[in-house]
Amino acid sequence: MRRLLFSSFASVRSRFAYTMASERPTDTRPIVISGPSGVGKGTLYGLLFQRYPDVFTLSVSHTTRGPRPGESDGVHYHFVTKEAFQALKEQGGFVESAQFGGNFYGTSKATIQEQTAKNKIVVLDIEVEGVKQVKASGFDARYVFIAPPSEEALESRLRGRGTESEESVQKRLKQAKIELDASKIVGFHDKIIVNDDLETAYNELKEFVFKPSQ
Ligand SMILES: Nc1ncnc2c1ncn2[C@@H]1O[C@H](COP(=O)(O)OP(=O)(O)OP(=O)(O)O)[C@@H](O)[C@H]1O
Repeated sequence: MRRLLFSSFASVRSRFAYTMASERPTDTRPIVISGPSGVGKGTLYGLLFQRYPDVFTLSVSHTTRGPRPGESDGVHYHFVTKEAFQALKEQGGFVESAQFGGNFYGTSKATIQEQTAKNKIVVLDIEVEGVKQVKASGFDARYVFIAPPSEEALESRLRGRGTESEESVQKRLKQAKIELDASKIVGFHDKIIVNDDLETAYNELKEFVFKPSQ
C-alpha cells in the first residue's frame, strides 16, 4: 500500500534515540513486507532505513501513472508508459505487478538486481496478491507479515493517520481481512510480527532481518 501513500513515521520516531549502525545482515536476500494498510509497515521499515541507511533500501516500483509534484523518476517510481510497462511484463520482467485505479504498478527484476548490485538489501512493501506472485516467480526472498494487535487498533491507526477518507478507510479495512487471512496460511510468511508496542515490534523485525542465514 506504499504505492498509495508513503507513510509518515515522524510522530513515532521521536520516541527513539537516533542511532546509525553499520552492521550488515549475513542474509542479504530481499525482504518482502506485507500486512494491512495502517498496521505500521512503513513506520517499522522506516526505522530500519533510518538506523541503517547504508544497508537497506526500498524497492522503486514501476508505474504508468504520471509523477505528482515533488516526485522524481527513479527515486519515487520509475515512470513508464502503458506500452513500455506491458512490453516489460510480457518479457517476464516483473516479480509482481498489479492494477490500481486504472494504472499499472510493478516491481521489476532489473530494479532489484540493480539495488542489490549497489550492496543494498532491498525491501518490498506489497499486498498479498503481489506476495503470491513473487512466491510463484520462484524469487528468493524473506517474507515478513506485520499484524495489528486487534482490528480495532488497526481501524484507529488508519483513522488516526488522518490521511484517509471514510470510503478509503472502509476499503482498506475490507482489504485488511484478505491480508489477515493470508497470514493464517501456515508457512506463507517466514515471520509474523504483531505491531502492538512499536519498539518491541521494531526489535523483532531487526532480530529477524539480522538472523544469520541457515
Ligand atoms: N506500534 C504502533 N503503535 C501506535 N501507532 C502506530 C504503531 N505503528 C504505527 N503506528 C501509527 O499507525 C499509523 C499507520 O502506520 P503506517 O503508515 O506506517 O502504516 P502502513 O502499514 O505503512 O500503511 P500503508 O500500507 O497504508 O502505507 C501511523 O500514524 C503510525 O504512526
